[in-house]
Amino acid sequence: MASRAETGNDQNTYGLMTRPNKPFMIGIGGGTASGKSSVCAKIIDQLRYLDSNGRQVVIISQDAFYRDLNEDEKKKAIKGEFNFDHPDAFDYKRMLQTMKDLAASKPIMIPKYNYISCTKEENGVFLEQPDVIFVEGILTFYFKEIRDLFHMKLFVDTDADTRLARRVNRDVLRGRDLEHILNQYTSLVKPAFEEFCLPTKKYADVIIPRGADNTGIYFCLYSFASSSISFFFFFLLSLLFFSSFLAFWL
Ligand SMILES: [N-]=[N+]=N[C@@H]1[C@H](O)[C@@H](CO)O[C@H]1n1ccc(=O)[nH]c1=O
Repeated sequence: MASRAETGNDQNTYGLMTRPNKPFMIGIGGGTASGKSSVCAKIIDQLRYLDSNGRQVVIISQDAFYRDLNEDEKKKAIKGEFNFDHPDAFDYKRMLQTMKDLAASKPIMIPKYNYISCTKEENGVFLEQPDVIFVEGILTFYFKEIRDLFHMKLFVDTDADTRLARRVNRDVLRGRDLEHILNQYTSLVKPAFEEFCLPTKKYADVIIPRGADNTGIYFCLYSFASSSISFFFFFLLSLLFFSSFLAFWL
């Protein structure tokens, strides 16, 4: 794959193989435990295989931008009574500024969220000019100024019962008891999904039913790629041929 064109003029070549020295930003939305992280990982894994230039591809979780809680909110959070699925739970301004810095190829530190203590660790992940950035979260597309920064928006559309089953398994591993998990889901998570997350599906360029279990994801992206050429879709197009080639030979 050709490396980025270093052109003498102030315009980069916008063909398949080159693009401005700005990251390609992809938003992944969807309900809790819908498979957002798995879809990102699956695409990144394939991209890593295809990209001989070793471009840096990173995943950022919107959870890294949960705002700091006061003492009362922390007590509610420990009891499963704080609504982490409401837009107000996020530090919107910090997330927007971080996204703008990323879009401008500025090096930034992404905090790391601790689900046990419900706090952020500032010394998280340092990113320096990644080429492709996935941002995944339940409300990735809720805030317009953030939504407008994405070059591509995917929504992972997984059945609520499947998501609940996954979430129970995941939260038990985070040390929560079943009653806490189910009460929180029915009273906070499910209503917030229907009020704040599900309506953002209309902003998606590609809707992925069943998340990472959906092997046809590349076919959906292939049909989208045929209408808008960019180096990222070129990869997915190659991925489609590569996977069908494998399917033929295996
Ligand atoms: N509770 N709750 N729901 C949110 C949301 O559904 C999901 C977002 O990734 O993470 C969950 N979440 C967030 C912070 C936290 O400390 N614990 C937690 O379970």
